[in-house]
Amino acid sequence: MLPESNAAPGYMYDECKATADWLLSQLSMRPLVGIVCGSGLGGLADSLKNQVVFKYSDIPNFPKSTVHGHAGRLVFGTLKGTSCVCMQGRFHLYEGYPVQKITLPIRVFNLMGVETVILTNAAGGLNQDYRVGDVMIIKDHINMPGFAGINPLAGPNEDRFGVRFPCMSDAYNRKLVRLAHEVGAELGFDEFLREGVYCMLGGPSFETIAECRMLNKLGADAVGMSTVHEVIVARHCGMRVFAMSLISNRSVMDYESEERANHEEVLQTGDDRAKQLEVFVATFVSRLGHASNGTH
Ligand SMILES: O=P(O)(O)O[C@@H]1C[C@H](O)[C@@H](CO)O1
Ligand code: HPA
Repeated sequence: MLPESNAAPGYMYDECKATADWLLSQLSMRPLVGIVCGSGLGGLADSLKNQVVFKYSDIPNFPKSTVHGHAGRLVFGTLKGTSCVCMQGRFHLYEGYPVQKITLPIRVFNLMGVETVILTNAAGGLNQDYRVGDVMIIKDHINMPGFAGINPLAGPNEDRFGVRFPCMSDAYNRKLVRLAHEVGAELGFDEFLREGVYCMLGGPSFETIAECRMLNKLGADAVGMSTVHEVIVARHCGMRVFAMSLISNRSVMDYESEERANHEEVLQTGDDRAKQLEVFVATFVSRLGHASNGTH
């Protein structure tokens, strides 16, 4: 165990517990499902019923959202009778927060009783068969910052959350991947539903053409700037994970191309698919089969 002074802010158990207790003291429910909304996908949170809403700026220890398209609100409520908490906006490495701080909400989810985490993001499509507006169920990831030692679990291990060396070969729950395909087929979403590998980079600059070509050769189907650290922390503390990427733009792979990645297109694609994603997530959540409904 390293000295306590090596612990990164936003990382330790007591700080996460204080935040979870503060939230629970103001709620008459405990969430079973935690949802993280990606860029342009915050509308998912608006579909929750019986909402109780907290601004991130009012929550002890919470970082502040700084990115357009990330509202910065924690929304509690129910989706088809299942109690949920929804992050309407997430935190990214490029905002300047330590990697431990951007994942603090995931540990707070765990301490509030969340069992299943659903993560969404907007991503560039590296796979040349993908089209803008496709939704990629994430089956695996490449943690590019992790290759340089940027991992939310670096530092002293907090045994009350999980083990020092957590396995990641089962990071994305395979039963939930199958459930997502079933739900997608029932809703008639097959046409735009894909399954693939998400690669996370630090951002905020979008990728060069050479980087996109390399990532695609390495086996990545989509590239983005989030999600992976949240998944690692969620799996460390034993929550099951489902994640999906909205392909908001095609990664530029060709020097002749006039296409340019930009955040406005990312947000617009989110708007265009918003309603279908809301229906998808609500139906998916209703089929998760939690033992209780989270009321206490
Ligand atoms: O939070 P996500 O991963 O959805 O946000 C993506 C990555 C960047 O933050 C931004 C680029 O447009 O969208
Ligand atoms: N690259 C990285 N992150 C992204 C992209 C992209 O093309 N689109 C949305 N988020």
